[in-house]
Amino acid sequence: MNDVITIGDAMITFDPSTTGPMRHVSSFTRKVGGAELNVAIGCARLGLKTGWISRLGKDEFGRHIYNFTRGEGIDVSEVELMEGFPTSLNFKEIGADGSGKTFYYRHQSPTSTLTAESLNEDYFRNARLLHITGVFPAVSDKNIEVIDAAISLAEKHGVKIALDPNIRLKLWSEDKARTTLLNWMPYVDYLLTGLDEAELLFGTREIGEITEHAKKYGLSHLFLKLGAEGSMVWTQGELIEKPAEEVEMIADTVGAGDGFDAGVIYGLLNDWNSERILTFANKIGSMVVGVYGDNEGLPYMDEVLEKLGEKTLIER
Ligand SMILES: O=C(O)C(=O)C[C@H](O)[C@H](O)COP(=O)(O)O
Repeated sequence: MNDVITIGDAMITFDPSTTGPMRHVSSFTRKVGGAELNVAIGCARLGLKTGWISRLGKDEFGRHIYNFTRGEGIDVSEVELMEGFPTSLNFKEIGADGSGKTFYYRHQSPTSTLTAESLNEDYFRNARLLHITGVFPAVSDKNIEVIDAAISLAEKHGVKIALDPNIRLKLWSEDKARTTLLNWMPYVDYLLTGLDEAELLFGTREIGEITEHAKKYGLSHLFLKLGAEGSMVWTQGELIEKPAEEVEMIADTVGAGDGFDAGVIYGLLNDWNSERILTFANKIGSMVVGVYGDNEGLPYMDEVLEKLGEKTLIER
């Protein structure tokens, strides 16, 4: 039984050795990234049983991601290495302020070999929550059918669905993103979105209007990620807001949203109240930005509790 399952395209992520335009960066560090996999890593480090459905290239990079993922304690029984499809790559540019740009090489993604028929129904029957994002369906048109099928299986087996729009306009158009994600919205229980993405989906940045859409689609919870402004949750007609947690240092902001998602998922699966979920998830986001790499900064439970002042760790 897994608490959380997710479906995604992972990449070897090359982190630059220096900040500034990538054209001037001459050395990179090989890391692992991918929106859905980052969330899976975050959930696993917090202690949730987590499974990842994917396809990787049958190549050295694919083997590295497979072993790395397994090393994080994530179930990889639904991951296969495919001959003839190179593992996806992502070169990152990091600004002096920690902001990130991505340069993807993922048009022949091994996940384009994942079919709706290959989804294992038992994997859904034995899960509590399915996490999906807008990245995987943007990588290949066929991946949209895979998510359609995953949503049907989740619905059939009473598995909650969390959606992070994670809209990557390098991978698909605004129209395609909007149509695809709104088609899934009636099945979504928890929407975890930034304000720009909410505007792209619902045509407004006005919180009151966004929550009207949440009501219309029957969402149980709408989480709004507001970066330095903190976050909000709308649930059962009530809007709760929490300021951002203090950030000790900003190294690399990429991955903070995924860290927030992992914190929210943990809280929801443990029936925490909204205030606690926001504080916890904000704290995780604030910790992720202090470390270079998309998922290196995702904390273990003890580390979050320590930063929240709820636990003392003996360091030496
Ligand atoms: O899979 C992709 O397309 C990526 O770009 C990988 C990134 O690590 C995450 O998507 C980070 O997303 P944020 O947490 O919103 O910064």
